[in-house]
Amino acid sequence: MMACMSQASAPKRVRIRHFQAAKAAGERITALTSYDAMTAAVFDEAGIDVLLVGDSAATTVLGETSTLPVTVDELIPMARSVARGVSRALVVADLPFGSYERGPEQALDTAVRFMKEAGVQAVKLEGGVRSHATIKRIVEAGIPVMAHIGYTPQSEHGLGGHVVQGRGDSAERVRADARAVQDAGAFSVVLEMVPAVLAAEITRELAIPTIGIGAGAECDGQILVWTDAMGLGTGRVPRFVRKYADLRTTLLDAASAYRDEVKSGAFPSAAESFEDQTS
Ligand SMILES: Nc1nc(=O)c2c([nH]1)NC[C@@H]1CN(c3ccc(C(=O)N[C@@H](CCC(=O)O)C(=O)O)cc3)CN21
Ligand SMILES: CC(C)C(=O)C(=O)O
Ligand SMILES: [Mg+2]
Repeated sequence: MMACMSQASAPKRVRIRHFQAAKAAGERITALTSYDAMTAAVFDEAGIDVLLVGDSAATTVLGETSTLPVTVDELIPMARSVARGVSRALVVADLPFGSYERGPEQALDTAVRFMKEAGVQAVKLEGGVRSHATIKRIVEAGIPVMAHIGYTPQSEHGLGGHVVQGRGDSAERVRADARAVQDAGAFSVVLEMVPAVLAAEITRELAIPTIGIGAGAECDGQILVWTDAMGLGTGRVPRFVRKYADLRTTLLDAASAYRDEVKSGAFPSAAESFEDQTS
């Protein structure tokens, strides 16, 4: 978002007003997921604008097969780690499945927990028209909300799998969801797995920035799950992912080398050991 801005106007901390400014200036917003202080510090230094503590932690960190099992109590310590790890990026926490669907009051309680206990700057939740009152309630309490429409992974079973949303006649539904979250006061909206042409139209139609994942090149920003983008996944990655590194191979080679050197006695050397007397 700020790479092509002058140093003077580049923000010390990314804030939601910078999102509107970035959209107005046509500057792309960059986002990655993060689940710990180590990666958060690296992505922050790289100038990534937004770090999302996604409920994708379920599949990436916790080894589950979907996002459904992760709980608020599991996600809060990760979100706190990410918030501690950054000095510039805006940290957003996903509200996990089951922690907001009962209604605006349950959702606000959960959002407040993330603000108080994790120290994030915003929360994200899934759903458009169906989440309108919930988004409105949280925003009215002074908590910025990032919306998430199109393919919403917490509804995987209701949607019948990882299916592109908004093809053909269902485009109007996604458009209505986009208008609903903007009207409810969301400061930005994730568009997941929608046709590129539809995502471009929604991006032009909305005043708030769109952050795409599998939604083509014309969104106002892009987000990826960091372990997918950097090759630390185990299984298949979705086709919208581009691989920017092969960390799995890097780590495998390093762990194998360490193992071999311990087995052979090459590690540790004298320099990596202590003498009896200090000199
Ligand atoms: N590691 C990870 N990356 C993600 O992008 C991600 C998660 N986890 N968890 C939450 C959701 C689930 N998402 C997914 C998961 C799988 C596909 C997938 O397999 N897509 C197929 C097409 C659909 C199909 O044939 O099943 C593809 O080839 O892209 C897509 C999105 C996106 N989100
Ligand atoms: C993929 C992004 C948008 C997400 O919701 C997550 O990582 O949980
Ligand atoms: Mg999520």
